[in-house]
Amino acid sequence: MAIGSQASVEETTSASSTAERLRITEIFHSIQGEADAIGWRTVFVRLTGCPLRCVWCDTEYSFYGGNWRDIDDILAEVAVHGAKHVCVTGGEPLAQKRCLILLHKLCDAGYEVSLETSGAIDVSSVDARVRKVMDLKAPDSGESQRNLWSNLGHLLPHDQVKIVIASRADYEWARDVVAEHAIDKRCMVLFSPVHGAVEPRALAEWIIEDKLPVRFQLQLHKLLWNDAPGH
Ligand SMILES: C[S@@+](CC[C@H](N)C(=O)[O-])C[C@H]1O[C@@H](n2cnc3c(N)ncnc32)[C@H](O)[C@@H]1O
Ligand SMILES: Nc1nc2[nH]cc(C(=O)O)c2c(=O)[nH]1
Ligand code: SF4
Ligand SMILES: [Mg+2]
Repeated sequence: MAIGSQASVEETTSASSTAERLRITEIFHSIQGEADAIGWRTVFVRLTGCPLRCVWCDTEYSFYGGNWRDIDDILAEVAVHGAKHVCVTGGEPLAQKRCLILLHKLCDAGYEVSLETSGAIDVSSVDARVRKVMDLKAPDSGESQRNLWSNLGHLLPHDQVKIVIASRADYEWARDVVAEHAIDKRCMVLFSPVHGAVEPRALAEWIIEDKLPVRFQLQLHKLLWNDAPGH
């Protein structure tokens, strides 16, 4: 840990062990708005920090700040809401190595656990019980060069690959990448429009026209709550 970083200040001033602590932006109870578990009442654990800067990111408030929390404390707060589903997201959750411990403990506690991850960080050590929802970043995100293609080899049938699409050019990139890597043979593939960028109906029609083996999704929480905090 770099001297003078926020983490090292926390670690030297805190009385408790840092071995099982994570920097957390928020924990909230909502309806899952994305991917295969869409619609389920879910507790979200949003980890602070991300090494990417997707131009359309809707969660820039999670890049900095947050609070250091013991993993057992996080589990206790999750339990209060009495939900079967837990979604670990961020920021980029896997940027904090101890996220792997949180995922493992959530699975041991019996939750249906999903992980939203950028696809830029190795997913090979994620607990196999976790449903990974892994992005491949399309060119208009500005972060396409960060895609870690070896991650495709670590996907399980219950995982999902998500491509967030901002333009027709992004769509064509996504269509070609799915075909080239036969991603739909590995797991479910989701195409999602960038909220406010590409017309959702246009994306839906392109998928129909090209007869793609992918699932269209809209961010349900944005339709329900228009991006309000805590949802
Ligand atoms: C905020 S990210 C956090 C997890 C991880 N960093 C990632 O990118 O997957 C959660 C999901 O929201 C998607 N997302 C972020 N901003 C979006 C936007 N403006 N429109 C549609 N999806 C968006 C991301 O692509 C990702 O699939
Ligand atoms: N309701 C709701 N569902 C979500 N699914 C993934 C989210 C995320 O930010 O990763 C998210 C979110 O922020 N809210
Ligand atoms: S990787 Fe995720 S959290 Fe990071 S900038 Fe991109 S969408 Fe936002
Ligand atoms: Mg979100």
